[in-house]
Amino acid sequence: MGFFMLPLEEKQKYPMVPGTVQGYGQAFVFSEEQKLDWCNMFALGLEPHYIRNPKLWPTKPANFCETLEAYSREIRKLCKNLLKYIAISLCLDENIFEEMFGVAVQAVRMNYYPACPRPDLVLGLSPHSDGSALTVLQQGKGNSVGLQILKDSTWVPILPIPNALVINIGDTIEVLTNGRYKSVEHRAVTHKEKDRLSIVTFYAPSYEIEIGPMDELVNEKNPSKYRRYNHGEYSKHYVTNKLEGKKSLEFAKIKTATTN
Ligand SMILES: O=C(O)CCC(=O)C(=O)O
Ligand SMILES: [Fe+2]
Repeated sequence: MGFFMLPLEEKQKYPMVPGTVQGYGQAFVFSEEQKLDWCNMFALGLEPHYIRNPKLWPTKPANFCETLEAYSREIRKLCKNLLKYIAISLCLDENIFEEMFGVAVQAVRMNYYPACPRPDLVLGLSPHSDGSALTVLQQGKGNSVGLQILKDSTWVPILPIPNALVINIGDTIEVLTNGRYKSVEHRAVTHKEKDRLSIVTFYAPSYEIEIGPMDELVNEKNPSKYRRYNHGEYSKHYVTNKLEGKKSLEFAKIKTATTN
């Protein structure tokens, strides 16, 4: 929570410039008319190193950078392990994702949702699926319940469990597994009296690689649902469009021909 408690002028030393995705501010803002989400974000690219913008790494709180580095190293190990287990669950070679991903891209976004006098009028974060392969989400201790996932057309709250992380499947795993794993649509709601913090790590393949359903998961019974595309292009598409449910995945879907 430390960074968000700093005075505004301190936080504004690290601005998220429109058209970019790192720094302090609001992402996914594309028009003057858009109703904004009730959320302040602070986002940083972590790996590989060339995506880092050192000017955006804050000098306060004093231990911020080393804490983030240590945290990110552990989360990276976790993501690599989770991908192994996903591969095993699909009867694939356990290293298949690691070998395919190249030097994986890792970014962190801290979302701070202030208490909101009218939670009925505004969302904390609009419905979306993540563009990543995996997302690891940590909710602040004792915070209000904010995260909800869409299950059978109903928004289900994800109650924070002390010392537990929430793992979300992102669009990239949905595509790679040809829909065997589905990315989860989720949103954050605000609370009348309580603020909330979430620390979210996005883990994704290198921007250079080509993505598409894996050969092992495509057959006559399960034809390819998604086309092949460059992951960097998808990431760009994702961050230059507003959050709108699972709409970003339309980019990858093979459109079935209709007769009229
Ligand atoms: O704050 C949350 O629980 C949701 C955050 C989220 O979905 C995101 O940052 O992509
Ligand atoms: Fe998300």
